[in-house]
Parts: sequence; C-alpha cells; structure tokens
Amino acid sequence: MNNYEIEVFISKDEIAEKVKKLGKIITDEYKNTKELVVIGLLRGSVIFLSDLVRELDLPVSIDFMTVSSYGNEMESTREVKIIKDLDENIMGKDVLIVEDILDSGLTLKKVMGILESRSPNSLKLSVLLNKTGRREADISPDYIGFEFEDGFVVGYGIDYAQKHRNLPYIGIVKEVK
Ligand SMILES: O=P(O)(O)OC[C@H]1O[C@H](OP(=O)(O)OP(=O)(O)O)[C@H](O)[C@@H]1O
Ligand code: HPA
Repeated sequence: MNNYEIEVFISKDEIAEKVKKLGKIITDEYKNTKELVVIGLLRGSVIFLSDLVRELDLPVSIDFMTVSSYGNEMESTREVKIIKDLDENIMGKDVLIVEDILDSGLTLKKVMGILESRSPNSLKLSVLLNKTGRREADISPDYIGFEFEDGFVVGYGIDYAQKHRNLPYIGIVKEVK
C-alpha cells in the first residue's frame, strides 16, 4: 500500500478503561496463585503488557518470546517460527499469555501448543483485540479487551511494516487512492 491514512478506532481513554477492567478480573481470578507468569510475544504485546501488569495486584513475573509470522506484510506468512524462546521454565506454573491481537489465530495456536507441552499448571490467553472475521485456527481467548470483525489495525504496540506502534490509540489503516 503506497498511500494510507490512519483513522482512530479505539481511543486512548477507552483502552485505559478496558485495561483497568481486565486487570481487576484477572487479579480476582488468580488471587490464590503463588506466582503468575505473564508471557508477552515480542514485539506487539509490549505496550498492552506494560499497562496490564501494572493493574494486577498479584505476585507476577514476566517473560518474553519472539515468534514471527507477519514480517512486514499485511498477510501472515503462515509459518510461525520461534526466534527467541522464554528465559524461564514454566513447568508447574500458572501462565498467562498477554497478546495485542488475535487474527488468523495461527501464531497463538502454535505458541499455546508449544507452551502446553511444557506442562504448566495452567495456561490462559488474554488479548486486547479479538479480530474474528479471518480466523483459521480454533482458538478462544480467556480474556478479551475488544472484539471486531475485520480491518487492519495499528497503534498501542501494533505495527504496519514496523511503524505506528507508538500511537496511543488503536487506528484502522485506510488506503488513499
Ligand atoms: O492471529 P495471527 O493472524 O497469527 O496474528 C496475530 C499476530 O500478529 C502480530 O504479530 P507480528 O507477526 O506482526 O509481530 P509483532 O508482534 O512483532 O508485531 C500480533 O502481535 C500477533 O502475534
Ligand atoms: O490488523 C493487524 N494489524 C497489524 N498486525 C496484525 N497482525 C495480525 N493482524 C494484524
């Protein structure tokens, strides 16, 4: 896409309110847990994860993994590769994956399969955005911020060709002809 503009889709204030709500729900559900391991997938999750963990009134540790499927494109390459694995062992631990967006589901299906095979005590998924219209893998998140059907989004950690992650809101990319 040569020329495009970005339209505000979810405002900064709406995101902040939702993240607070999710923080309360997750805190309540894990209140008897000794240690919750929050896992972020680099790079898209970092802003959501940073805000969400500060709304958790729980003993939390944080770890990151890098996988790649989209590269610089708007379509998934369909091949999900682990580029950087977790630093810590998750066996027997309560694990919560915190992701920016669930779209085809191919990335998280693969990642959840890998993490499940490491025998955590529990494994759940929290996504800020659940894009439902292009789902290919059977996967349903445990905690969802916002749901929408389709459209390519950017901002609040999410990129288009590595740009726009720093927008404080979620925008929709529109082609300008
Ligand atoms: O459900 P899917 O269709 O698999 O898409 C979701 C994935 O796509 C994005 O990652 P991307 O590959 O763009 O890397 P990034 O985290 O560095 O932005 C996003 O962060 C999810 O991990
Ligand atoms: O809508 C999107 N925007 C940016 N990256 C993405 N990765 C999956 N879906 C999207």
